[in-house]
Amino acid sequence: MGSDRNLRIGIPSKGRLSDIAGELLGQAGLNFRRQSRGLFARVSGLPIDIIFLRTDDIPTLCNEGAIDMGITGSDLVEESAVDVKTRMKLGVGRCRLAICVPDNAAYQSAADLDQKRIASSFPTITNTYLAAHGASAHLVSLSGSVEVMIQLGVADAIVDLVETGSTLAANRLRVLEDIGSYETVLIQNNRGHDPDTADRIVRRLEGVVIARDYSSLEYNVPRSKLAEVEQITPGYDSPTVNSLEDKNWCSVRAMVRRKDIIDTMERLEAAGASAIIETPILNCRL
Ligand SMILES: Nc1ncnc2c1ncn2[C@@H]1O[C@H](COP(=O)(O)OP(=O)(O)OP(=O)(O)O)[C@@H](O)[C@H]1O
Ligand SMILES: O=P(O)(O)OC[C@H]1O[C@H](OP(=O)(O)OP(=O)(O)O)[C@H](O)[C@@H]1O
Ligand SMILES: [Mg+2]
Repeated sequence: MGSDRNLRIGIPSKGRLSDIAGELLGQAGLNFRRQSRGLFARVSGLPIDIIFLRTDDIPTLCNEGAIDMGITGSDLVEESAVDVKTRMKLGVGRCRLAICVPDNAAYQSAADLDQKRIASSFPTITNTYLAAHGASAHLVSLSGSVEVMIQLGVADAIVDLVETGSTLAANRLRVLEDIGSYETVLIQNNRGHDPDTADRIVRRLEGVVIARDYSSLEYNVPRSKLAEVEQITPGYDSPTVNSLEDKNWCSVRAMVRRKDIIDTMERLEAAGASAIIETPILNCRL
């Protein structure tokens, strides 16, 4: 490997992405133990150190070279406006960023917010969006509890993350416009420290992330119906077809997106398949 130090991966030390990141790395075979309040952990059997950091500092620290890779929100990567690569989307922590106004306010679009006050933890993204939509606003930059700012008289509108929408409802706000959709990502800087180990982590995480999204579906079907059911389960690349003792029948195995499983099983049954079995996939290499 020829590297003078271990590869450093920064992950959130607390907050909602902290457990998510630790779990993903654990499933990818990166075993480490965080001492209570420790900010650093060594990965057993691999030239990797895990550094526990504030989620919103991870893009900057990755760009600065303090860490080589990091797990954080793509919203925070965009907000920090640094030049790091997104190596992969991790399929978790999905949320959107939206301009929100009081339920009963008459605003119809972002342009109506020209010269208004907007509270947000995302001033850069907000300003860029408003400029592209013909508005210029006074930004009040805060690090949390943004939804209460209208009630406090600090702002006319807010820009904040929305997931379920329950915080908006509790504060009698509505979405005026969506700015973008975001999720948890693995980032890497352009310095190229230990690229082999970095690529190995990406491959391992890909195996885990794809496995979380897919199930394996196995079923028997008359050979005469094979072409039809292959349309229903085209698989990740293509389905695996095996012969059965009864030459008129075959057994098919294919990967199916978990969210489509029930619907797919119903369609297969209607097309003549039987013994349809779903099996979860823990990890995979494709
Ligand atoms: N409902 C949500 N609200 C906020 N962030 C979310 C949500 N769902 C996913 N995320 C992602 O989590 C990131 C916030 O992570 P962070 O580690 O700061 O967690 P937190 O629980 O918000 O911590 P804090 O208590 O410091 O606000 C966001 O930048 C976003 O990428
Ligand atoms: O649409 P929802 O499911 O309600 O989620 C969105 C809310 O969750 C986050 O706040 P967080 O809990 O991180 O508190 P904070 O404002 O202190 O960061 C975010 O800033 C929104 O307020
Ligand atoms: Mg938060």
